[in-house]
Amino acid sequence: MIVRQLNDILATDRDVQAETWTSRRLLLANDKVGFSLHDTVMKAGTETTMWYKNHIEAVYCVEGDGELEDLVNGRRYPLSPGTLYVLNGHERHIVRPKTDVRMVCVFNPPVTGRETHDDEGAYPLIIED
Ligand SMILES: CC(=O)NCC[C@H](N)C(=O)O
Repeated sequence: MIVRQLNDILATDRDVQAETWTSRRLLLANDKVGFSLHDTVMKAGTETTMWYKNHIEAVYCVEGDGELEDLVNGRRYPLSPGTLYVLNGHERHIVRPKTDVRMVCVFNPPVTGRETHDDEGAYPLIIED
């Protein structure tokens, strides 16, 4: 069994800062559970374009307000506590938080550690044995 506290990973290697978000990586590939799980805060007033070509991501909003745009079809969705979206078609998309938006993010295959977005908004595919 793995038991962890968010407080114990703050300011460690599992606490990853990017310009528009902070990702606290509670579970990573080396935990060997088949997915990674992140407590992520997207910063108020920013815009992030993402395209997870190598991963499926599920995102569950637990705090804050914002907007999600699916760039495949131009549809926009409000983001508020209780909203789930899953990029099961590797959809290119934009998140626009109005306030800080806190999300629980799950990646399959799991993220390995310090990944941040490349120029296209993707993470590289790194498979660990
Ligand atoms: C919602 C979202 O994808 N934000 C970008 C950060 C990423 N999900 C992460 O926590 O690694």
